[in-house]
Amino acid sequence: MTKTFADRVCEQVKLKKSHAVVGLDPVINRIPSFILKEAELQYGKNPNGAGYAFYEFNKMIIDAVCDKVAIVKPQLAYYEVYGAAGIKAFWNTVTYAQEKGLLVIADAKRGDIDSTATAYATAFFDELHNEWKEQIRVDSLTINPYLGDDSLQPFIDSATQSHAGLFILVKTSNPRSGDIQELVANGREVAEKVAEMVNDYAQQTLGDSAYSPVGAVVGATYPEAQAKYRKLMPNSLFLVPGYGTQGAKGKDIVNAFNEDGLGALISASRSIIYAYEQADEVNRDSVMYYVSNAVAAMNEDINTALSEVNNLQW
Ligand SMILES: O=c1ccn([C@@H]2O[C@H](COP(=O)(O)O)[C@@H](O)[C@H]2O)c(=O)[nH]1
Repeated sequence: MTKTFADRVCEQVKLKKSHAVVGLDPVINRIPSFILKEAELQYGKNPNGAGYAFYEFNKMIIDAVCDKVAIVKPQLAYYEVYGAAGIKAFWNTVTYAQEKGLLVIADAKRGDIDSTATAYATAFFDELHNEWKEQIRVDSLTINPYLGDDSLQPFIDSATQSHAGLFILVKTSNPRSGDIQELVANGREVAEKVAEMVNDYAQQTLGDSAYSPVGAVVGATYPEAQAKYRKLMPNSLFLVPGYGTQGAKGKDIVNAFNEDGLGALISASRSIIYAYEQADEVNRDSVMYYVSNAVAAMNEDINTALSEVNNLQW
């Protein structure tokens, strides 16, 4: 029987002893200069050169982290900057990461009316039912719930059929996330209403697993909110961005976990992929060394914080 996304996550998290997700958010002026030189030589300073540079950089990051983490999370926006060449770099990165045994969360924050939501779900998940489409898919996708239940259902149907996962935005990590998410309507916050919807979807899709394919985004920068949302969505995996550059540390994310020591995937992008900028000399070896050390330190920080709270030994 095909394993669900949640089962694959739990299995890989235990195997790698890591709750970390490495965000692949490439920005052209932060790519190592030896990669940029090669890109310019081969393609010139143009979108094809940028796409080449992104893919070469991502492969290096993936090689550095694939033994230490279970999941990577490319953020589509960074790739869309370079049009078709950027999108090609995104999908090539997805394939490379999956070949290296990693699960891929596409951070695309999609959401639209049901017909368009179906097209989005087909783009990211469905590799079998459209022979015009390339046979490639991500393992999970972030979703914006602002359009309501009928906009979410196509994603839930497609993810369930494809054994993929979803992370629906509940409480985001940014400073002004409360502007809308904490508005009170009918006696509760908007984000609490979304959490209730996520939990309903989770209960409907639970199967034999303790965790549903329908998860939630809950920011690392709001430790108290994590505790509240953990109670509201006990069977959902949380994607927890905001670790590292946005300020959160290991001690700030422990509330996002369940008592089984699972349930939260802590995401960091810039603090990991640009760790190589500390190197005196930048080459493939030093990029690999600094990035690999940064992710090992993140694992250690999270696992230590968890062991102090619930005495879980990894
Ligand atoms: O609430 C959210 C949802 C998504 N993100 C995304 O995560 C990364 C964070 O990057 P860092 O460099 O680790 O700060 C980025 O892709 C965001 O779009 C988030 O930060 N908060």
